[in-house]
Amino acid sequence: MDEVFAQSKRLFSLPLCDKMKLLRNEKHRGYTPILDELLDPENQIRVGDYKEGYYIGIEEKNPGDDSGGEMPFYGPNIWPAEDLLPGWRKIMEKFHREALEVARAIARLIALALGLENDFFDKSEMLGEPIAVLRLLHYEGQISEPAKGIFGAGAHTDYGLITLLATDENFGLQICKDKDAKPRIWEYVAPLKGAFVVNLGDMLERWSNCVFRSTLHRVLGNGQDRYSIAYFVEPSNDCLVECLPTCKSDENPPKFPPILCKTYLSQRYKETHVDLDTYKSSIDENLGTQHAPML
Ligand SMILES: O=C(O)CCC(=O)C(=O)O
Ligand SMILES: [Fe+2]
Repeated sequence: MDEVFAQSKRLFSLPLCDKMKLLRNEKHRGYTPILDELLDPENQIRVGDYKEGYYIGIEEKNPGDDSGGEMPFYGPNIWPAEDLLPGWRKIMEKFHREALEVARAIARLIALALGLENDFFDKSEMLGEPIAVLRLLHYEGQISEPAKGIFGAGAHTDYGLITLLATDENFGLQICKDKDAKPRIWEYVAPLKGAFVVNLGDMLERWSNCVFRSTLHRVLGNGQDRYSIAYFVEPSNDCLVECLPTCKSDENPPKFPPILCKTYLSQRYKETHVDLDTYKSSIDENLGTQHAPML
């Protein structure tokens, strides 16, 4: 884990022009500049999150296999050149493989808790061939001001089954245990070295018909640089996320309609990320010398 944090710092320390050459692609792989993402439009006034990130998915099995729009979250990763960051790719790929095994073990516990066979989520359309995304994150030391709508990461729930989250020693992450409470009560989650915070995602809420509620969370910047590593675990593109048989009855019918994982995720990414075209003019004219556009 220390190694992944160290490599993450090396990446984010590169000049912006180098990072912009690694800008995320249509398949949601690669670099996301500050303000690229806006997670809580109701409370974030005009601007997005004060964080930069880097998405790494599972490497496609058959390079060049263009599954296009049918597989919006399947495709090649973007890797920094080996001479720029030697050993970087290898470390990230190792973490990816190991984190996926942790996620599968937790999914087995969730399955048992929901009255299912313990390998329920191991099926190929679920975590057998999942969309699993490692995201390195860096908060640059901007002080958050909730009253002014300025956040490291705005309040949100993650989209998938679960998220494994490792943070450095700096406070910043907050959760709200009761999403429906008004006003919301926010509590800090203390950093714990070597541990993952496990956030439950919206697909788990849908699958379980709200037996498990997804975790509402946000990040406040306190002026210090902060690094975190998120590992988002989602099923395959074509998995139909629908109420589990053990979570519904005549008195408790499904609260959500079934939805394909790719449809749901595409919708959520579109709602929360700047359109890629916004970067085109600034990159063409003057590669990487401009910041991400203000929303
Ligand atoms: O940086 C963190 O602690 C949280 C990041 C997060 O919630 C996310 O990327 O979805
Ligand atoms: Fe999150």
